[in-house]
Amino acid sequence: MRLLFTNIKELLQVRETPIAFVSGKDMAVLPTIKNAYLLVEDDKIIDFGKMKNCPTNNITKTIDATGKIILPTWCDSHTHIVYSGNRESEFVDRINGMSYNAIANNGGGILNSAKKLQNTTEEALYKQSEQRLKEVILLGTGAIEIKSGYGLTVDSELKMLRIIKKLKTNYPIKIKATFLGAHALPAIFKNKKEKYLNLIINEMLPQIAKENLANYIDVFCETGYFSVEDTNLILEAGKKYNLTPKIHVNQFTSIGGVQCGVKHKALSVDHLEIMTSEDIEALKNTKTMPVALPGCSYFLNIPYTPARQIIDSGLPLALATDYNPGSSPSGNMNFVISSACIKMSMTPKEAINAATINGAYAMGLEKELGSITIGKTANFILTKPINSYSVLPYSFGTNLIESVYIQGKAIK
Ligand SMILES: N=CN[C@@H](CCC(=O)O)C(=O)O
Ligand SMILES: [Zn+2]
Repeated sequence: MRLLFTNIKELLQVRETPIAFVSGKDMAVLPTIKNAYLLVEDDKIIDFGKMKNCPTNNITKTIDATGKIILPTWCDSHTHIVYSGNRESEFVDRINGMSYNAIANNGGGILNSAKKLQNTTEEALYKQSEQRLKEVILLGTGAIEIKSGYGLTVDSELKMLRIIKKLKTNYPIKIKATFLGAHALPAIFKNKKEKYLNLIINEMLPQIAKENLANYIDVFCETGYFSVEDTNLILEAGKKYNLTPKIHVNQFTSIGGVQCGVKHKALSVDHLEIMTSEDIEALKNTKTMPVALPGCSYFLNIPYTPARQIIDSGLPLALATDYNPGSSPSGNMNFVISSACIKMSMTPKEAINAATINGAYAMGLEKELGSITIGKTANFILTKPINSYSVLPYSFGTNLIESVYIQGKAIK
């Protein structure tokens, strides 16, 4: 099957030579071809270029994309979409003045979601999670990372990870699984943190490895959750099972989480709302991708990741949704790029780079996804007729996607 798109108003993120990620000033470079064609064979991109060189032979189907833009699907490298129910009552509590931390200290927050998840059957949880996955694919997401961390018992963490495994089998988008047993301390381990760390290290991890349920390991390294010392312990244990770290750091406080991630060669350090100059310095000349989650800053009314400082220091930056019930109940990457432009002063070019190739890198998928490159998987977004790609972040809240193609097939 050879599918040809013709008269594309602009084809974005074309990389003839594959790249791993873009950083610093290069984030402001978004290579495009105006009046372009794109040729797909089965699930792969096999050719693209200017319309004047458009192939005519051996084409199964042609789609005229006059007035429309094509770009790679979003790569959402940080989500928690396997969860049960919602936390809208906490949302109202926050509107009425309670803080996120006060809610968590009262048994709400992550522990509230853990209680709900523990009481939900695997089948029911799968259905809810599948619904969210379908929703984000229609919004243009073509690769996603999903974390555990709302189980917090051996059985429930395994339940979450088995659901992610099932989603991987049943859906055509690329999914990466992250084990986040150290998301919060369960109430029964209050004042017995070491016991919970032992449970993670000696019971959860071996079983997860045995069933091959995770690609990455995560810790919520934050004041009141897990210390740098705890994080070191867990990441060391994960290393024995070849689990690469991708960690939650600097959401509310800067306690050395970034440096800990760098020391353990984390693939990414995520959140980064509170960054010191030492934190930025620590990321220089490393392979660790900083990841910003503007949906969380928006929803919790906390500072936005200082994108300008990060990029202007020569570093790369990726953008992700953090889709979860407590701090970012939205998986809409289109809203994320809008927020990055509007609230973090990123340009549309920087935001698109951050949400495609850099997001792919933050999931170890930069060789398969994140750009229009020959040989890469044919996951792309076909927009409605629009004036320019800047309209994507500009028209926040408006869905400008006409179709989403995953492995060369239209989903929408
Ligand atoms: N910060 C830690 N974990 C999630 C939110 C957890 C929750 O409130 O349920 C996050 O990335 O924001
Ligand atoms: Zn998160």
